[in-house]
Amino acid sequence: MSEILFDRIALIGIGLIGSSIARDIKKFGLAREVVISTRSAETLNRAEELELGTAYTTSAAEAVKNADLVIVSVPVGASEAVAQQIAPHLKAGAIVTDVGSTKASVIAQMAPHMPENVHFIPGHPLAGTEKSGPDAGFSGLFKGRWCIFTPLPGTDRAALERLSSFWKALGSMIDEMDPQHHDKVLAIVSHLPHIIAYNIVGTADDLEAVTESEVIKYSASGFRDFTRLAASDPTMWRDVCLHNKDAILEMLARFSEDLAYLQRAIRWGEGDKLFELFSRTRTIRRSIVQAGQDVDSPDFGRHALDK
Ligand SMILES: NC(=O)C1=CN([C@@H]2O[C@H](COP(=O)(O)OP(=O)(O)OC[C@H]3O[C@@H](n4cnc5c(N)ncnc54)[C@H](O)[C@@H]3O)[C@@H](O)[C@H]2O)C=CC1
Ligand SMILES: O=C(O)C(=O)Cc1ccc(O)cc1
Repeated sequence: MSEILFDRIALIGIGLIGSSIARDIKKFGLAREVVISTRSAETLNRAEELELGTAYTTSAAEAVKNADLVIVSVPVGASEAVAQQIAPHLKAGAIVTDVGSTKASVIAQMAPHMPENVHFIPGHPLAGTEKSGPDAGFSGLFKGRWCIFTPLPGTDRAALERLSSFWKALGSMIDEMDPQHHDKVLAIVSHLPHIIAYNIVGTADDLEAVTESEVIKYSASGFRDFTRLAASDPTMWRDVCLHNKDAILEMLARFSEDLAYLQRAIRWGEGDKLFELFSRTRTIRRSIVQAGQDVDSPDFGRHALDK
């Protein structure tokens, strides 16, 4: 089934995503050595306690020496600092990838530092939770989920194939996109939902004083879903907002226009408009469920596993 795909893998950053990758590498035996590096000694110690790798260092430069695959899993705002640290120490022919939620900014931060003799292939697994840190990761996170690559022009196809094989071994489905397109699509399907969640939970929190805790006491499942997203890591989401600024502002402008339309329809009692919109959005949910992309469904990820 699984086989060794890389002799040595370096994982830079060992939070939710890095540690989930580490757990799958170990489970499926995809590498002989896994060197783990992260900034804080405390997190590194925890990674060692969890036996996520075979070697541990707080030096990213040290970690990438002799690595055939380097996976950078840090908040997107830290990409340039990491690229600067690792660049002089990368092995010729190594594949360097990342998992960042935004792509144009990560490319702008990392590509200029990458030596010509390495393959830099930006990536983004569309899988995660609201939790963070090495304890939050788990094996199987990427199963049945998309991993999007945004390769630079002239990327070596063989290197891309090797990286695809790695993500497929984790159960992911692969897609390729232009980085700007990626950032627009993700702005609407991922970044805006998080921003809306942070906002609505913030509004409710402000109301708490008025309602004397009734917001929490009576929170129905709709509000609870928002609180899960709004519990996501503040550093990560600050960086996403700052590093996908244009696409997010564009989507927020459209969102505000549509909200004004809804507001107007409610004010003027235009039930037909409300009914038309609510019917249209209902079909979107149904098509997601039908496409087997509903994470709540027992069949979720089945098609990828069958491969
Ligand atoms: N959390 C999620 O659901 C998903 C996150 N991503 C992306 O994956 C990346 C990592 O996210 P998570 O694993 O969730 O975060 P996390 O907070 O769980 O882990 C981040 C890791 O990066 C390290 N780190 C933080 N700042 C650093 C710096 N300046 N230099 C070096 N290392 C640093 C931390 O010590 C930690 O090991 C982010 O770019 C995020 O956008 C992608 C898909 C899903
Ligand atoms: O927790 C959730 O619902 C998520 O949406 C997780 C997530 C967060 C950021 C990404 O770039 C991809 C996935």
